Amino acid sequence: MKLGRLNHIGVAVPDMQAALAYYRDIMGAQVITEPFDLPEQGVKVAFVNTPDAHGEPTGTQIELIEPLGESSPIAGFIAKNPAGGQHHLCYEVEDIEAAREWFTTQGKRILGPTRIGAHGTPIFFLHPKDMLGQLTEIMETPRGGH
Ligand SMILES: CC[C@H](C(=O)O)C(=O)SCCNC(=O)CCNC(=O)[C@H](O)C(C)(C)COP(=O)(O)OP(=O)(O)OC[C@H]1O[C@@H](n2cnc3c(N)ncnc32)[C@H](O)[C@@H]1OP(=O)(O)O
Ligand SMILES: [Co+2]
Repeated sequence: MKLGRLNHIGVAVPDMQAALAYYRDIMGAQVITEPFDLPEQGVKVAFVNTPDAHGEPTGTQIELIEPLGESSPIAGFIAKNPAGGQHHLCYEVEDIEAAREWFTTQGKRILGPTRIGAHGTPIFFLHPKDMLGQLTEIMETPRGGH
């Protein structure tokens, strides 16, 4: 399997607007994608980006996720961590099916089916207990950039 770049760090938040204000006003990050709902994934999502020394956007993306709906997969996380917190890491791969095959042969538990993620490409998740305690998302690299 050919591992690509770290695409984003997922941060679970109880209040999306307060989190955007924090990243924009306290941290000087740029909101590159305003909040949008992913009902099929049970989350509201927004992306912020940390600029380089010249103020230009870099590829370092933070994905803010807020629970959406009663059955959100992050409702339990927020219940345990009411202030929110670092939730997952997302790595890019060239071929999502080859990656699924690889992790399966390595005995890593895959959480649910491959589905379309926030970047519009196929993703799947690996159980944190099999991944050094980190919930890990694998996403296929968007064609033509990130
Ligand atoms: C897809 C759109 C977007 C994108 O980038 O494209 C996203 O990334 S959306 C992200 C939200 N979606 C998901 O996270 C889907 C995958 N997640 C799951 O299936 C669940 O969250 C799961 C199974 C990882 C945890 O579910 P839940 O919290 O309900 O179960 P438990 O409380 O029983 O947890 C089991 C065990 O794992 C520990 N845990 C839970 N969440 C995390 C985490 N984020 N990082 C590390 N560890 C985690 C939890 O503490 C339990 O450990 P234990 O020692 O047994 O207490
Ligand atoms: Co993600």
